[in-house]
Amino acid sequence: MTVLSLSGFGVTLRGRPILRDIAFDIGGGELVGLIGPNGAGKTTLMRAALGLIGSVGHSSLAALAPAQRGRAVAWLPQAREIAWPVDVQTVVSLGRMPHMSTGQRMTGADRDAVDSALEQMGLTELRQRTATRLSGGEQARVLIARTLAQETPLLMADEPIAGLDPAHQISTMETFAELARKGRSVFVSLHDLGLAVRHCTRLIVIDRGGVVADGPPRALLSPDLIRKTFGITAWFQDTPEGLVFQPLEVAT
Ligand SMILES: Nc1ncnc2c1ncn2[C@@H]1O[C@H](COP(=O)(O)OP(=O)(O)OP(=O)(O)O)[C@@H](O)[C@H]1O
Repeated sequence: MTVLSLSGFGVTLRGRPILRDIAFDIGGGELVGLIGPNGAGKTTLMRAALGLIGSVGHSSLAALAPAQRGRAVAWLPQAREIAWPVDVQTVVSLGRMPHMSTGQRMTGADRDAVDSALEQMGLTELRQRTATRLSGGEQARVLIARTLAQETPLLMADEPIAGLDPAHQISTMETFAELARKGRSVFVSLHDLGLAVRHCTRLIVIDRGGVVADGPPRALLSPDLIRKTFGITAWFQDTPEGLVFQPLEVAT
């Protein structure tokens, strides 16, 4: 099952071409990391694919009516501020809205989805705390939990692990990997190449508005690609613990 299909896709902002000739499909069971340097176009790609900003070409998600889109994709934007002083479980419950009709109360299935999302993000003990009084990293986990509660075929998140401590970065990537193993799909932009390489089933590398590489991390990583795209040298090796990637120096 294809959960996102882009073809001939491009974005121009204020007369400047930002993305061009983007074409790829994301299928069921994939954990796809979108990587690339600052300004490459990662956020623009995700927002345009969702239909939040204008584009040319085809995006299967942008083509959906808003109500359908809310059941097709859960979106975690880069901005993480929670504006409402309500408890954590109420924020996470908002993820169920696309599944409810106006005025409808939460069903047992909705409550189960919320409980499961809270548990997956280690928030069960914080569920009655006021969300705005949590730390930045805790608030980020609440918003990830809200997207999990939405139980959509695709979860799309812009730098979801930025600002999380190492344990929560790893457990969040493991949660995404587990979703993918169960057949759902996750599309995340990441700056931590070590975690991207370790957990993603596939990486899409963008640079200056175009896709420069797309494939499984093992097949795709090369010193040349890392140097050309990110301007760094790195050490990477297949180990009994999996693929390990360590950035080393800024390339000269
Ligand atoms: N509203 C806008 N108007 C004009 N240019 C924009 C606008 N938003 C983004 N851009 C430009 O589009 C390019 C891509 O930005 P984008 O935020 O998509 O990059 P990114 O890969 O997500 O970067 P980062 O890793 O820094 O978050 C940048 O050159 C940016 O300056």
